[in-house]
Amino acid sequence: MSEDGLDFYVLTGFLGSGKTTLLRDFLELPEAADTAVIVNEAGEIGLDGVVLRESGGELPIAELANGCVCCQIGSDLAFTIDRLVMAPRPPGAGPLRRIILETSGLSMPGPVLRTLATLAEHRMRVAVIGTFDLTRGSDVAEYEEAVAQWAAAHRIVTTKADLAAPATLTDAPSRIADINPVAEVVAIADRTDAVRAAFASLTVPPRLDIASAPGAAHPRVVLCLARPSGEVAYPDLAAWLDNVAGALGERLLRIKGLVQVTESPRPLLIECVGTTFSPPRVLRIEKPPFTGLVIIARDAAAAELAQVAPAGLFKVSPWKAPEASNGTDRPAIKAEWVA
Ligand SMILES: Nc1nc2c(ncn2[C@@H]2O[C@H](COP(=O)(O)OP(=O)(O)OP(=O)(O)O)[C@@H](O)[C@H]2O)c(=O)[nH]1
Repeated sequence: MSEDGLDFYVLTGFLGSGKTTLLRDFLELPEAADTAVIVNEAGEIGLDGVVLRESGGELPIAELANGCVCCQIGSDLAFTIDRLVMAPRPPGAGPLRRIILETSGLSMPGPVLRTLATLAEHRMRVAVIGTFDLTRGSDVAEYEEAVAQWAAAHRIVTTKADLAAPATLTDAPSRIADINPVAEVVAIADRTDAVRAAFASLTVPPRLDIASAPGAAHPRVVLCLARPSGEVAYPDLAAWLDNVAGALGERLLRIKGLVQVTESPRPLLIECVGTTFSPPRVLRIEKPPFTGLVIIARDAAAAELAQVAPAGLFKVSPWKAPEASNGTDRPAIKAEWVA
């Protein structure tokens, strides 16, 4: 395993949105040499594994074919990851640097992330990469799975640019922001550049772009902004997040944001996908231009979140762009992880 730990990408996206093709194109690049792939197809015939073997050459490719990765095979996934990480590398090969799990088009990302959270010993940096099919756009938002996949994504990559009008690609970031304003968007016409950006290393400090106000989000998906009412002590923050997860349960799709707590001069990055929280991380920046949490949920309302205990810790309102944004020049918080 790499001294720096492994990047683990959960490649998600709706049925037929271009996941296998994106992965296949990546595996043909020289930088994919130190990659292992896990493919999951719910009740299918292992076709993706066959397609990827064509491109992946000697790369380790494991198939999880006995059910949907999100519902049935948590322990199989953990076992497969253990096996890939522990396997001796072929003579002359570098250390394993990344594992890509291609999930089935109907997988919900939350349970997968919960399984990954049990594998802390592998020191994996985990990110969800979602595909956004430009030929269908947000039309598939009527499917609960598609919305959950986009909401969970740390990075959303547009696909099928060659089949779509150029304006579709240009508009994609704002359409994606309607559903997930905290995801990094890869909307690049050049296919090779797009493929590289899709699987760019997770050691690069994450961008916390706060997109301009979304337009017509999916009617059942609510975006809220929780701003601290005053000073926030860490135990209160932890209790509040716990209670949000408890109150919303499966309706909670994503939380991402920065909170300044009294115990630290630097802000904490807070993130969850579904009700699975990543450990809060202290960032290097001291004065972030924006603090607050973006909450994406289904069938919920700001008023419901406003009642979460400790009451009054956050002011919760329907999402609108933070004051620092003028709509064209987005405030990019360049964050660096504290080791
Ligand atoms: N022209 C073009 N076709 C694409 C592109 N990406 C995917 N396709 C086609 O779209 C169809 C579905 O692509 P896949 O990559 O199999 O999609 P998927 O998300 O893996 O599909 P599932 O595994 O069924 O969920 C295939 O016929 C691909 O050839 C693209 O960038 N350009």
